[in-house]
Amino acid sequence: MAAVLGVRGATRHLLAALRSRSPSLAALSSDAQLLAAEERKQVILDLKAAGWSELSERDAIYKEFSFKNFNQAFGFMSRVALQAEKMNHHPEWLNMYNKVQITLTSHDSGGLTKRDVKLAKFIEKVAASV
Ligand SMILES: C[C@H](O)[C@H](O)[C@H]1CNC2=NC(N)=NC(=O)C2=N1
Repeated sequence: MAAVLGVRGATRHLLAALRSRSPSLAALSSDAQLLAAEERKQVILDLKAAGWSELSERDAIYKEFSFKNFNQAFGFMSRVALQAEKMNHHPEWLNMYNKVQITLTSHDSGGLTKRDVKLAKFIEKVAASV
């Protein structure tokens, strides 16, 4: 297995297996840890200032992006998709013509983590450059 996956792949596989048995092991990687109260307060303030909101029904953040047309929206999504794949951290999203609605949360950890914050910051950078 390790030979096929490589060391990182094997580690990820092992962590995923552990996590599925015990949610308390969900935070074995530091940026997969749920955000602690103080850090979270500041992060949420910054994200809200950038137009993100907290979902009431679960621990996730949400923002709708509007572009000039479908081409720009899809170009934006392509760039975000490549980064998401690199990070192995994927958005929940919906595209309608020139609009892209994005929800970020860390499914493995059951809530908001640094990974969501990193991806949100990247998304902001891309949106600003479209
Ligand atoms: C098995 C795979 O590595 C995991 O399911 C990854 C993939 N992408 C992910 N994306 C997000 N947003 N949260 C996750 O917990 C997550 N986990």
